[in-house]
Amino acid sequence: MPWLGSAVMPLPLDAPRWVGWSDEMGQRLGLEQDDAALAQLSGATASLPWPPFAQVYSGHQFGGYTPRLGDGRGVHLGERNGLEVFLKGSGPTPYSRGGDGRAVLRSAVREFLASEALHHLGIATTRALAVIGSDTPVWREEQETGAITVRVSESHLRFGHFEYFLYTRQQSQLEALIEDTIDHHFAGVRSESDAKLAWLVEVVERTARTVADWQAFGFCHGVLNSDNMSILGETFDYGPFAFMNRFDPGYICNHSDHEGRYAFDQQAGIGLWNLNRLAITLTPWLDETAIRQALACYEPVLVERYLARMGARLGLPDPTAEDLPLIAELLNRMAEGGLDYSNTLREFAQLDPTSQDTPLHRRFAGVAGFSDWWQRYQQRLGGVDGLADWQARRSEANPALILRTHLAQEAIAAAEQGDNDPLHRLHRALCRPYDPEPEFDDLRGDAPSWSQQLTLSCSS
Ligand SMILES: Nc1ncnc2c1ncn2[C@@H]1O[C@H](COP(=O)(O)OP(=O)(O)OP(=O)(O)O)[C@@H](O)[C@H]1O
Ligand SMILES: [Mg+2]
Repeated sequence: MPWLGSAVMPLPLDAPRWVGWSDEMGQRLGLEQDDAALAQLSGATASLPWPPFAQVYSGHQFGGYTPRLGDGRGVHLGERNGLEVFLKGSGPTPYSRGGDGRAVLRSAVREFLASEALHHLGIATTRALAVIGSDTPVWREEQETGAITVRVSESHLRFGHFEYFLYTRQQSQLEALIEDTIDHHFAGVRSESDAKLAWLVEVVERTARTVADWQAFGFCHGVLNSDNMSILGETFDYGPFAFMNRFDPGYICNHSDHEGRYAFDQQAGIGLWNLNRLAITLTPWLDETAIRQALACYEPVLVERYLARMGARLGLPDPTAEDLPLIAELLNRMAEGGLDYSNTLREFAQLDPTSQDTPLHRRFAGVAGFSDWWQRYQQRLGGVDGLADWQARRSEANPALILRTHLAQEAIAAAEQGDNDPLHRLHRALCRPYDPEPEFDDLRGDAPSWSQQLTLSCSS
């Protein structure tokens, strides 16, 4: 929908070069990792098959409304094979608000790796085709180099796009945007008696499922402003995100989030808060009862999805809400013992639930209350038929590898020195997160103590 914004040409990067590339996305887009694509995606050539444009949107940032945001450091290159291609970090646009329009290599690599990591874990996310590095100097806390993440999604529409048209009182444009969104991305709701209501319900449900997945995998987004909420329910905008190491429910990954608004245990509530912001944009067409009814779908869908994920991780057959206290109690014990979230759950892939002495017991050694929990867990399971099968299913539900902050950081440090091999290797490993291939064993340990000093902020 180019009418949402303005035509903008990417500003060329100095000495652009490939840093990362996804073969899968290349194939889906019908693009080769060659010089022609590099020139087109880095702004080096103006002869693009797609006219580039930046879109306007607004949004609620940290609870307050910002009336005019927009693609301040990126442009859309239109659609290929049903997918939108977006250059993040391609220079200033009319929405840059004094910013330089750039992204640094560090943040471009993090977005690339995270999109791949979440996708291969089975979490809805925007995808990434490539990272392009350069010699262009970019100032953040210190001098870094500019880079572009080539982001790909069926749609880059955010809740903030809809908010923009509501609050600028452009109701006919807002309706056109909603109808267009339904036609292009939610065709299944078109036949419903009230398509707008059915659409809202669908967005509510998709968002609930994605947020539930974040909670189940220990993923903290960090900047859940409504302009970073995808209308497709995809994880969108990788800034100061982090996968948790030690389980800490109140974990805040964004160093600039002083109030903890986007702390790990706030994400479920914030998802609904953002959906309220979206739902308000439908008030010209839907009454309060209908809106409440749509928003009421959020919690049951989120709980159902979370139970499905955690049930699979722990091996609970047919999990119901009655299992939530059992799951919560395990998490409490984990927090108490300062245990690594992912690696502790990965123990279930080798667990013998009939034993009283397992690697899980050794992890929880000295943590009060674990034996009681184990007893309750064993009672709940009531035995296992076919241990090897049971373990294989746990192995498919508990990743052997997640994108820990320090792993990304090590790959970034090498890429900053011109060595992209660690990044390519990490990328390959993240594409098979459930496979315990020995080749990648060095990437699997709990986080080293030095990684606790790594801080993440919006400076990207
Ligand atoms: N370096 C920059 N130059 C210009 N605008 C910027 C810059 N960094 C962020 N912005 C703008 O500030 C707003 C909020 O930034 P935020 O970090 O949420 O988004 P982003 O990471 O730039 O992009 P996206 O949401 O597309 O992933 C956006 O409108 C964004 O375009
Ligand atoms: Mg953003």
